[in-house]
Parts: sequence; C-alpha cells; structure tokens
Amino acid sequence: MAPLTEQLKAPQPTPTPSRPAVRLTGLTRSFGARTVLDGVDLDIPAGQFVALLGHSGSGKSTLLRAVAGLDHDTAGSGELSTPERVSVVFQDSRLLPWRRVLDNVLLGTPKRDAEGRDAAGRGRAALAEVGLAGRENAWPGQLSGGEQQRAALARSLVREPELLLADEPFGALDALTRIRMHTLLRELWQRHHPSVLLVTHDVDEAAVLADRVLVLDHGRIAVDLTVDLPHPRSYRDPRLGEYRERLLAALGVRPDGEPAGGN
Ligand SMILES: Nc1ncnc2c1ncn2[C@@H]1O[C@H](COP(=O)(O)OP(=O)(O)OP(=O)(O)O)[C@@H](O)[C@H]1O
Repeated sequence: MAPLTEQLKAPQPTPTPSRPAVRLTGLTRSFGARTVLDGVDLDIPAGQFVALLGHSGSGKSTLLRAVAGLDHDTAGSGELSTPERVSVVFQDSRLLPWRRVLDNVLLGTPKRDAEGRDAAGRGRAALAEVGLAGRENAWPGQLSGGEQQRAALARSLVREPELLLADEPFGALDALTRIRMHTLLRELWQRHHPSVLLVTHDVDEAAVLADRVLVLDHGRIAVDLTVDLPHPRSYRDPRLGEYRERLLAALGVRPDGEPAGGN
C-alpha cells in the first residue's frame, strides 16, 4: 500500500466515460398498494461517488436493493443496467461468526482468479488496506464494530467491484470511528475508483464524501446536488457547511433544527 501522503497527493478521479456505470430508467417498486419508488431515472458515471439521502421510509434501501439485484420478490417495473462486478456493504458487517476473518473476506471467491492470482494473497492485501493486517486469523467476535466494518470493506474490495453499494455502512458506529471510516472509504475509492452508491442518514457524511448527493422524496429523486469541492474534505471547511445547509433544507429541516412539516 502506498503511504498515506502519496495517496493524498494522487490525482483526483476525473472519470468521463461515454456510458454510465449504472442506468435506472423508470424504476418503480411497490409493496402491496404502496408505491415506494415511482419511476426513478438515474445515471451514475463510472467512478462517481453518489450519496443517497431521504427521510426514513423514503425508499433508499429499496433503491439500493434494486440496484444490487436483491429484490427479485418485489413488484416493480423499469429498466436497470449495472456493471458486472458489484459489491454490497450493509450496516452490520454480516461476517460469519464461525469463520475466521480471512475466510470471511474470501467467502465465495475462487481460489485463483482469471489471471491466476491467489485469492488468499489478495484477501491479505485487502485486509492490510483496511488496516487489519495481522488479524487474518481472528474470529469476527474478537473484532470491534469498526474493525468488523473494515473487514466487510475488505471483503467487498477482494471482488474488485466496479460498483460499490453501501447501505448505511457506518450507521452503527460511534462518531469518531465513523469519521475514521469516512477517511478509509475515501482512500479506497480514490485508489480503486469504483462507482459508489452510499445510502446514509448523515448529511455531513454525504457532503464530505460524495461527488453528488441525491435526495429521495415521494418515490423520486427530488434533489440532485453536485458537491464541487476537492478531496480530501474537512468537516471544518465552511464551504462544506454551505452544502450541509442546502441538504438540510432539501430534507425539510429548518435552520432552528426543527423539521418543517416533514413528509
Ligand atoms: N419487504 C418489504 N415488505 C413490505 N414493505 C416494505 C418492505 N421493504 C420496505 N418496505 C417499505 O417500503 C418503504 C421504504 O423502505 P426502505 O427501507 O426502502 O426505506 P429507507 O428510506 O431505506 O428507510 P430507513 O432510512 O428508515 O432505512 C417503507 O415504508 C417500508 O416499510
């Protein structure tokens, strides 16, 4: 792994592909009589980091599950195109407690990839990238919550995803661990350049990480905001504060912190 200073000096990702990595056209999903997604159109260019905000129950996870292809039993219509290699990270790490950390990371990965590279070596490298070198033989129960999420990120990395889907991956972590995980996720994204769709409740998390923040409301993308700030971003940057204010307003939060009627 390159030293941190080198990674920070690395050029910013500036993907300009002709075809988007993800394309949703008229995506509709319903549960019984309730329409949760009501004709969502969305293109995500390769390498773009997109955060998805919205009130609880607005359909963020439903959208992410649809993109992940994890909703075959859900009624819906529309067209969806995604890259071949997609990884998903959830709020809980979903590590199998009876398998050691490295075995968890390698779960479902062939022993050798198409280029003949050894999976165990790639698993070790991925664990080192997320700061878990030396913990390969630990049991998941011996890791902290933050370390378990690091292992989950390593598991997603091993698949070399073109698209990383993350559903509130840091939602269960304490504030300081969450900030460290933001740094880690940004570094991994800058190094590997997958497209990212991150579902979050955290306006700061969205603004500090994403190129683009979407707000889902009444089954549609109500706001599509480009965050035009270089990486790495600081929580203390007043420009980030401006984006935060705009996103809070988009979510209907008044400057006094009260929700403005809600939806
Ligand atoms: N399997 C299901 N069966 C029935 N209703 C569902 C199912 N999954 C989700 N829903 C409903 O769809 C709506 C959207 O749920 P979803 O989990 O996508 O929202 P969300 O924006 O991710 O919410 P949160 O931020 O609270 O996680 C909710 O009203 C939820 O109750």
